[in-house]
Amino acid sequence: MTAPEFTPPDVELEFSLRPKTLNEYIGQDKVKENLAVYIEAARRRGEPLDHVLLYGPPGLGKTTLAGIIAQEMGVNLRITSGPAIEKAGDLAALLTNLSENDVLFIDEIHRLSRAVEEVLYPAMEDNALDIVIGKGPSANSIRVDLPKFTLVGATTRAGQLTSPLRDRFGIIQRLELYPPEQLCDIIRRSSMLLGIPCEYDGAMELARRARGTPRIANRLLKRVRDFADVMGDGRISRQIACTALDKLEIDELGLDSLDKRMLQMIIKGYNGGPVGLETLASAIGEEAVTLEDVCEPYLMQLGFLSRTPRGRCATQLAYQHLGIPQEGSQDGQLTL
Ligand SMILES: Nc1ncnc2c1ncn2[C@@H]1O[C@H](COP(=O)(O)OP(=O)(O)OP(=O)(O)O)[C@@H](O)[C@H]1O
Ligand SMILES: [Mg+2]
Repeated sequence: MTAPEFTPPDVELEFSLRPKTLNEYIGQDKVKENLAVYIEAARRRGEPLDHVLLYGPPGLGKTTLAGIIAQEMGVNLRITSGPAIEKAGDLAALLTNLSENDVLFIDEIHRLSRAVEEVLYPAMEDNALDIVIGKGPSANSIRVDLPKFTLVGATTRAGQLTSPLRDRFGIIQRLELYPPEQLCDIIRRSSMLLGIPCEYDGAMELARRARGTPRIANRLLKRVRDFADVMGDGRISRQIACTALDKLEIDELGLDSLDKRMLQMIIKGYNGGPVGLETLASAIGEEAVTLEDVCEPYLMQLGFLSRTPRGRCATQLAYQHLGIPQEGSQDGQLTL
């Protein structure tokens, strides 16, 4: 992989907004409380933290938490990702270069190849690398000791992890979508760091439309700032937030045009479902993984979508929100 020649401003900004300590990290209280105990215990014993698996939808703070874990443990953080480790040797090189107690962060860990994954098993369990020399019946394997380390794995899809890999994580934590009050705190923190004047009502309006996701909240803040600068006096008030978000085609519940296309296709193209994910994805010209990772967690949380063994269905609430009358019902209301 070649290093990018410049860092796009949004990436730089995302980096600067990342909380660096558990105290700065807003929300996910259960995860934070548990991690604080595990980190404190490991520090007292002078041992590395047990391996940690973080899973949940994109943009909820997995990468951020990995950085915080390293920071709180007072060790180095090495960052890589499943698709970036092509060969078993690449991972072996990474592992042998770690210092004692370091954190190795593997993003998208469900995308590791089988061969690479097998190198991880003894590394996670026994801090060792098994190197095979030669081929066939005369092949020999020698064991090389590795420094003790903590593997932090992140994935949006824990279900795709093989069970031998999942079983080797001592700490497994799921990140949840954030309630609007916490997103509001995150937006207010970001606006302070960026020096954007932001009223409480303005922040709350953004928070309600950020689909439970800090990354989206921060992105909306930046876009709405543009509108506030050009159309107003630079302050983000509720009114400016509403105007800007309407122009961005983000509705009052945070649904964007892709969410709406997905629901409309289920309703109008497939009579409300059930329809298989792949069929649905090709009907609207999107990748199935995008629908599954990005749209579905939020639509399900809103109660707009249900997943059945036969496929996806739009719920009565979805019909109501889109203002589409439901067949077999009177004036759009389903008679129960
Ligand atoms: N709890 C939090 N408090 C404050 N800011 C947060 C929090 N969680 C995430 N963020 C912000 O959201 C942005 C996205 O977080 P992060 O990159 O850690 O998400 P992720 O779960 O790793 O996403 P992906 O699955 O796409 O890799 C960060 O820049 C950070 O500023
Ligand atoms: Mg990440």
